[in-house]
Amino acid sequence: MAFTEDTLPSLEAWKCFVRRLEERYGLREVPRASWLGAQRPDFLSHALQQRVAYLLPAAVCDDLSQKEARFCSISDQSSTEAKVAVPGAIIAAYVGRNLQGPSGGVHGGAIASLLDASIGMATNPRSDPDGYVTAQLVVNYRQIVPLGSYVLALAYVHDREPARRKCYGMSRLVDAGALAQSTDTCALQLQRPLEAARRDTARERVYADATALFVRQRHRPETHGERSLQTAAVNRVESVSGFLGAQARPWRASL
Ligand SMILES: CCCCCCCC(=O)SCCNC(=O)CCNC(=O)[C@H](O)C(C)(C)COP(=O)(O)OP(=O)(O)OC[C@H]1O[C@@H](n2cnc3c(N)ncnc32)[C@H](O)[C@@H]1OP(=O)(O)O
Repeated sequence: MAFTEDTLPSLEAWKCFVRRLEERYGLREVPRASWLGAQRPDFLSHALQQRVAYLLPAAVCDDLSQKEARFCSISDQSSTEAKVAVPGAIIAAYVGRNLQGPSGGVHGGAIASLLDASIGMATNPRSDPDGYVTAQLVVNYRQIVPLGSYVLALAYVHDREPARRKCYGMSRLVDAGALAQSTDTCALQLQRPLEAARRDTARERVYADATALFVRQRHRPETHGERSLQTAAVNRVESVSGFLGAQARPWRASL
């Protein structure tokens, strides 16, 4: 999909989405951004005001150099805080018919991927996006996720053993209801544990939950300079939207 103004979410749509998240999950408790990546500079100022640490619309870009340029232009602004660990994350996504598993329901592999990706984002700080990898993922499938749903994966890190390179996280996949219907697939990294991820609320339908063990890699396939950090951040969000087939759904700009 080409990366054009038409495929970008409008700033108003993002404001609306973040406001709804704040209302539902008390994100106003989240401190100022540690790092933020976005496709347009106007997202940056808004998200910093909103104290959201990481806000990435999953618009798909054709051209790597174009992507890098966009990320370079904004990532420096919070580099001093970039080393802060990120203990919470939210992924908002649309799961469509291309993910069919049981009749009328979403495939369990796609559900596991979303849960895994959200815990991975909560586990890995911006400064080291590939540091921790999934060693173990245990998924409880509680209800069929209807095809064509909007879902939220709410993740947090509950235990970290730096000396032993281990990190434990959890995530819940809940029905987003009306909350995410005006956004494309997106991910937010948070600086504090997401309280809402720890508990069920009566307002939410919980489709699945997962616990995971992430282990810090001893040997990396490559050394990450700033350039590849940015590339990794872009690729990561694209991988989420890619495995969800998000490009198959036209962006809805109306609120
Ligand atoms: C959208 C993107 C979001 C970003 C997140 C991406 C998440 C992913 O999808 S990652 C991709 C899937 N995962 C992988 O490919 C990982 C492949 N596996 C590996 O690389 C290695 O096995 C790795 C790094 C996990 C562990 O290897 P290694 O460094 O040799 O571990 P090792 O030293 O033996 O063990 C370290 C500790 O972890 C424990 N451990 C390792 N693997 C496991 C496991 N599978 N189950 C339980 N415990 C384990 C060990 O028991 C040990 O514990 P302790 O310190 O208490 O003795």
